[in-house]
Amino acid sequence: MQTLLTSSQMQTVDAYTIKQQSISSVNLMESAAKAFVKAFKKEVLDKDARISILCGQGNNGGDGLAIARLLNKEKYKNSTVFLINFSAKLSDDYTKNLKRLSKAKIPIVEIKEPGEFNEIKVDVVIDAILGSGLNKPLSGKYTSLASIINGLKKQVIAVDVPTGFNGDDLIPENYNGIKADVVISFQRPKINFFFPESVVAMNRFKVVNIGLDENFIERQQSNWKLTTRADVQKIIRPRAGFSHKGTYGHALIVAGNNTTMGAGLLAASASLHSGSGLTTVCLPQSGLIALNTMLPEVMALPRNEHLAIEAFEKFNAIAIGPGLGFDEENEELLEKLIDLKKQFVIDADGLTILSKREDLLVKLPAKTILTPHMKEFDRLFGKHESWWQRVATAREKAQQLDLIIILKNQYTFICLPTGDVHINATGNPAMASGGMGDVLTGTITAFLAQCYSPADAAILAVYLHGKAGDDLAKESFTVNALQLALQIPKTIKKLLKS
Ligand SMILES: NC(=O)C1=CN([C@@H]2O[C@H](COP(=O)(O)OP(=O)(O)OC[C@H]3O[C@@H](n4cnc5c(N)ncnc54)[C@H](O)[C@@H]3O)[C@@H](O)[C@H]2O)[C@@H](O)CC1
Repeated sequence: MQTLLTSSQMQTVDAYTIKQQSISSVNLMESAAKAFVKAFKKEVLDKDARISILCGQGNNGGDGLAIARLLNKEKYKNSTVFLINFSAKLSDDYTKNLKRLSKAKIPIVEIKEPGEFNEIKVDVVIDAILGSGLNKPLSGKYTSLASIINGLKKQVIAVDVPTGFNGDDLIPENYNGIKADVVISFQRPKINFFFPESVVAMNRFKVVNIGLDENFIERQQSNWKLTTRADVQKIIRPRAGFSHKGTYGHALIVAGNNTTMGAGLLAASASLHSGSGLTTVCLPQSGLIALNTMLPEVMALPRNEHLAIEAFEKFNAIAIGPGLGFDEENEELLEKLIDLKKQFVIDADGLTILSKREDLLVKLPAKTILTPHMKEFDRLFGKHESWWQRVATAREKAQQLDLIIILKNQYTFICLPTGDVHINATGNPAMASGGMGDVLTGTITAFLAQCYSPADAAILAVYLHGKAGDDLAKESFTVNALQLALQIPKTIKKLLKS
């Protein structure tokens, strides 16, 4: 896991690195500027581009000055530095870098009023005005300048964070800072980059390593974790010699209805392809032909009012919800299943039933996994005005009710009973189509059946689901749910090889 830190924690890491590695702060700034320039070269290929480097007077501005000098060395010949002198306070490393810059032949223009930037002819803006040192909302001249820059409609590349963007607190609806096309951030992404509201401040971000002390970062107290490829490689267990279908558990998917049978079939396909030794689907009689035709490996447990609860006892893990319907019969079934105290995944209509029956929420077995998207989550736990609030509630509920809540979005938040939030960054817009959630549910259930811990099953399945989509999207404009289920074993194989 990569531990994600707040801005003030990152300052502690900067200070620690400077002390422990006997590196001066100005040299750390140089290393940050070099890392930025390396990434910048991939963003701006045209060496003749007119580049305006806007530098504030703190260390973010200091980075900007060092970047200007290094870009000049890299033969970006049309750069101009704009000193945004709206305050009187200069950081030491800013002053040192201004001195170093004076030796390079780069035009330097002092801006005292935002309007002075109005007439500038520019192709690319580098935003190094304010970085992670932001300690209050933008106002006055900074807001006017941000609005002028946003109005230029040119490529904007921000250093570390866009000016005015708070990396670790609620992003206000009336955000008035700079909107960057890309943010090149140092060492770790800011926590807020993963929240949908960050779209007002950036289109995408890249993270570059600047040599901060990794061990020290990982020792910091933080509930925010980013799942990495290496984590997933550590979790996945290769198939063992002499193993057989009984080794890998028996998953049950309780899903599907006359008009939504596909949801059950997709979840079953995902369970099968994610490695459960046996998969059974509990679906209505009307789905049997489709199941037997499409998935001959999967068994059926026909669902009707005469089905005894004892029939569910032999399964290692049970998913309930995809395309199920939420009538009284299904409500009763969910209630009875909960009493079996199995390892559960509850999705889709299962979540809708829970939102009507709060009494069942508190009866869920420990570490039950819920997989809501935003609407399902708000139906369950009340309306939320922001994602920051929503994730806070998910954290609280996961701890209070001893649940694992997978809050699905472009970046999915996995909230554990420990209070930790694991953010997943795999996945892409080619996957935006129906049935994807059903596949995720099937994959989680397969890992539970294989006796992965519920937390590992959740982290692994969410990562693989997105990664399989990324693998497919390399060659396809859209990715559908069935393709995704079939891709999962290939993606696992690739991860185990590398
Ligand atoms: N050694 C370090 O600390 C390193 C810092 N780095 C850079 O330093 C940045 C942080 O630098 P600083 O801490 O100097 O802060 P900034 O350069 O982000 O901001 C400068 C000053 O602006 C003032 N300010 C805050 N909010 C304001 C507002 N709304 N309106 C007007 N003024 C405001 C604050 O007093 C702050 O100290 C990072 O984002 C990164 O770019 C990098 O060079 C890596 C190493």
